[in-house]
Formats: sequence, structure tokens, C-alpha cells
Amino acid sequence: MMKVMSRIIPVSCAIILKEGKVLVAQRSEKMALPLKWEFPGGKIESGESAEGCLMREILEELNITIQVIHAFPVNIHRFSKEKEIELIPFLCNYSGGELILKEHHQVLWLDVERLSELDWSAADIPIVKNFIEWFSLQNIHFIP
Ligand SMILES: Nc1nc2c([nH]c(=O)n2[C@@H]2O[C@H](COP(=O)(O)OP(=O)(O)OP(=O)(O)O)[C@@H](O)[C@H]2O)c(=O)[nH]1
Repeated sequence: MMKVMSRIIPVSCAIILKEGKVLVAQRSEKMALPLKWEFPGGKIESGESAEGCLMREILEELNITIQVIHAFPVNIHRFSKEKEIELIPFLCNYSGGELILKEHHQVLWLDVERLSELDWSAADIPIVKNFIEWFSLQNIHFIP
């Protein structure tokens, strides 16, 4: 019998900061994982860098431009035998443009302290946790 091998799908996602708030996006009813929350982004196309993919996806999905600051640890998540993704998160700054939703149900600029209240895609949970930890350490440096 032939064994069906699942290929890990690389997906870039953006943790976009603006004035201390983070852009979070709720997937539409028609998308995979309907109404789950995610960091906007998408599948990396062949010949594309993870950062290049992210800038393209964010412009396509949300009509805004971003500046990629740095990469956070990736999370490999297996949804099923057929679907496994490598989620590659990047910290980004909002750079310009008016937010126009092309795919998502809704987006919010949320305080970091409220990120854990959302119903995240399972693949995002360790990424959200990492980011919250990282963010709280950053704040320590700003204490005079
Ligand atoms: N962009 C993004 N995708 C995520 C996140 N978390 C997560 O599980 N994903 C999954 O990674 C894939 C991203 O692909 P996409 O957003 O370009 O694809 P899509 O809706 O067309 O997905 P589909 O082709 O599986 O239906 C989706 O299957 C999505 O469910 C996240 O934080 N950001």
C-alpha cells in the first residue's frame, strides 16, 4: 500500500506593532479554520523568502506596508495526517497605508495583555506565548 506523506507547508505570519498595540486578524467563515484568530500572513511561494512572502501577503490581504524587524522561533504544528504547517513569525512595524480587509472577518489592534483572550489557531498558541514573554522582557528595559 502506498503511504501518503504530508509535506510541511511553510507559512509566514506578522506580529505587527503600532503604538504599542498588535494587529490580530480573525479568519473568515469561508477560510480554513473559520473564525479562528491568527497573525496575518500566508503560505510561502516557491522562490520567495519568508520576509518577502510576508510583505506581499500583508499588502494583498490588508493593503498596508510593514517593516520586518526580526524573526521569532518557528512552530511546527500538525493539524491532521494531511495538514502540517511550519509557522514562521516575524515582529514587524506598521509602516503605511490604510487598512482595508480583503479576506478576514475582522481585525483588531489589541493590547499585548489581551492577546491570550482570543480563540487562536492551535498553531499560534506557542507563538503568542513566546511573544508575550518577549514583550514583557522588553518593557523592563524601558524602566528609567
Ligand atoms: N497566515 C496565517 N496562517 C495561519 C496562522 N495560523 C495557522 O494555523 N495558519 C494556517 O496556515 C495556513 C496559511 O495559509 P493561507 O492563509 O495562505 O491559506 P488559506 O486560507 O488559503 O488556507 P487553505 O489553503 O489551507 O484553505 C492556513 O491553513 C492557516 O489555517 C497564522 O497565524 N497566520
